[in-house]
Amino acid sequence: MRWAEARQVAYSAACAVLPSPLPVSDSLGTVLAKPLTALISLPSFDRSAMDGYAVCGPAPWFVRGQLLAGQPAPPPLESGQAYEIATGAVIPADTTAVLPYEYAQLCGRSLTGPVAAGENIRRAGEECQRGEHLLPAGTVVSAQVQGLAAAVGYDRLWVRAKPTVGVVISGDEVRTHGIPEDGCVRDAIGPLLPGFVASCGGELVATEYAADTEKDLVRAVESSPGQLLLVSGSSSVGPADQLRRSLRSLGGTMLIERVDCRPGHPQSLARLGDGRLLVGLPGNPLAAVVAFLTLAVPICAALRGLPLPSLSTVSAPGLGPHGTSTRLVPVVVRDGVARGLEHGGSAMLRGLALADAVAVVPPDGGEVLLLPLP
Ligand SMILES: Nc1nc2c(c(=O)[nH]1)N[C@H]1C(S)=C(S)[C@@H](COP(=O)(O)OP(=O)(O)OC[C@H]3O[C@@H](n4cnc5c(N)ncnc54)[C@H](O)[C@@H]3O)O[C@H]1N2
Ligand code: MOO
Repeated sequence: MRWAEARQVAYSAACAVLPSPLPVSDSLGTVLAKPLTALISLPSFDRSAMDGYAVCGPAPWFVRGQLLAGQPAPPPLESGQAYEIATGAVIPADTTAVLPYEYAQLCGRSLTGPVAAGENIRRAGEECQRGEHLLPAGTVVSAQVQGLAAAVGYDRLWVRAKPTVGVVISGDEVRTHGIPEDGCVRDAIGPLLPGFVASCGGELVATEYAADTEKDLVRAVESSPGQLLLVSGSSSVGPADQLRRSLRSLGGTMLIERVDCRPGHPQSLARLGDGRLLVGLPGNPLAAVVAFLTLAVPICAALRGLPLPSLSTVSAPGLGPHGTSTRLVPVVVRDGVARGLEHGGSAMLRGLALADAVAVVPPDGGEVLLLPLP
């Protein structure tokens, strides 16, 4: 399947996770399932913007008492009266302005100073009115959205939770610690996936290691708790490559057999008998990243109820087309020009580790796109 089509097919294969109510404090990275509507006006009462004196009418004023933030509304002021007032305290009715300490002259309880009507008063509803729509459904909940939601009165938000992702790393030769013995390799895919998954709004919930047997791969996949499964290695056609064989036992159907791109052509997408999607990541680490960017990123977007991420174009005069396949090349982008990096082979991460993005070069030339990296 052509690269651009594969991306679209992966996106269309996933349905958005159902909305649920989550505490505001747990909702970072989730997606609003309903518009964020203000439960209160902001501010919800007229309040002081400065520490100083709330005054009424022209100077001089007699200071009646003190108002602190958190206290209930005081009785109205009368002309010639003032309250000492803290920032954030309720402004008494009929206040002309707040005179900051810096401009106040106090002699006993008699106060004078320059004021202009309305100065240093934050009016109720200045930022938003109760019932006003502040953010549309589909907004990704950032830290600042969490703050705003709390400010307008929310304890919980109706959101689409982060899709959960389960990882299975296959390969008898794969080692998770230390210096690998002869013939073995250190797992480079398990350690990079949490960051990639987080960057597209997923939550990696389990990483399981599987031996190169059909039985063990099936066991690892079946026991993985993710809504989306990523299985590395075993994607090719060698004697130890069990993924395609295992699909039968898993009741799976292939949606994408392979993708016409270099590297990463053995990547695949299947739907398991239980309805979950499984992305087959080739064992070569750059090819695994390419497969993640091609198939898993669109799936995560769909699971979150977001549009397929649009990709920017870039000038890349040095990146020639492959001829028959889409090329994916780790690049640095300087002054709007993408330049390919050395060590961008499918088994390598050295180039990718220096890259700003992965460039997508169509088979026959044409516009080069950029896949962002975490
Ligand atoms: N006859 C063919 N052979 C191969 C083809 C092909 O089209 N016909 N495609 C090649 C390409 S391209 C790739 S990519 C690989 C994909 O192979 P698998 O997904 O089955 O992966 P493995 O064979 O298990 O491993 C490939 C390579 O990567 C190393 N590896 C595996 N897992 C990890 C890991 N977690 N961290 C680091 N390195 C890993 C593994 O040791 C191998 O060296 O197939 C080609 N063959
Ligand atoms: O997908 Mo393999 O991409 O070239 O090493």
